[in-house]
Amino acid sequence: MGMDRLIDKIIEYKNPTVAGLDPKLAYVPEYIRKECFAKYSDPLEASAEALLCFNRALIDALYDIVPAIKPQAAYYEMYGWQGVRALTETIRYAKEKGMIVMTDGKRNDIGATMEAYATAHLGVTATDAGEVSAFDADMLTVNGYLGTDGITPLLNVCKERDRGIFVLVKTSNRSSGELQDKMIGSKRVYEVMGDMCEAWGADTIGKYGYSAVGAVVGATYPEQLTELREKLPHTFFLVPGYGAQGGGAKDVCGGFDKNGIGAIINSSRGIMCAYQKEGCDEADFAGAARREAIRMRDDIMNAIASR
Ligand SMILES: O=C(O)c1cc(=O)[nH]c(=O)n1[C@@H]1O[C@H](COP(=O)(O)O)[C@@H](O)[C@H]1O
Repeated sequence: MGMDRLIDKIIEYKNPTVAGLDPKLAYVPEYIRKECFAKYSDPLEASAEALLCFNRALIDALYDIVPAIKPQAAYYEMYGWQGVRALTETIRYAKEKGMIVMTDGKRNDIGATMEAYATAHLGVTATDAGEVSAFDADMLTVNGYLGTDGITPLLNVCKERDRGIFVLVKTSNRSSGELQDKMIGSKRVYEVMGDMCEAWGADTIGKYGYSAVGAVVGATYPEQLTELREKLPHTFFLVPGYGAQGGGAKDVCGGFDKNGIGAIINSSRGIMCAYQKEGCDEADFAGAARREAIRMRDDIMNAIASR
């Protein structure tokens, strides 16, 4: 219930981080791309195969130290149905390795359509030959802007299948304040959305005190992260913006509660492209990702310990 499965894994690995798998062809080492383009004549199929090889190697290098992956759907949709197949295979592979999968889809729609999104990503789809899971992720990022109608269908699936969601509350991007920092009465829009997360999650609270309804709060806004941690005691945070967007370990500390839980920090390009930054042989891309994941884990754990 709630975020328990994710938090169990974070505690087991002593690692509150998630590896974002947002693969672009340009991030995939050339030798993999060459092999895939020699094998498949359809450029989308060749690209999708390259992404999948890249992802599988990254998962192999990370699954015993990093609790979760966060594939961003856009990077797969960009390669058409073949890309979506690569997403499906990536999810399956990570789950086989025991990782928690947080699909980043930022989905939102009205009731019936949101039910379809919930079914697709977290639930089981009814077919004439019985129910089957389509993507089968553990968690999904969503936009709560359409209100309760858009969230209720997700809550039903979360309760039935022990899944979770992360609602956008204070996003990491530069212009997030244009709307999210506006006042509604005496509160900021992001505070109102945070309060809604607390209310939506109220009857899904798990053993660590966190509900199945988490919130996305960017590492690039450390003050708001600290403020929201205090105001939203039952809402677990997904914190993107570490690394490539400039967020550091000190910035994310405020997202953790007094027990050192309450948040998971994402890095996508920082981990996927570690080999480019390190300047090592591209054949060692997975090794470089692992070294960066360990560095990031230690960086954050040390910062939490010395608060
Ligand atoms: O929901 C998200 O994950 C998200 C929310 C947000 O406020 N900012 C943000 O960067 N993200 C996602 O987090 C990832 C960040 O990637 P890097 O900047 O490469 O680490 C991307 O997949 C973004 O889409």
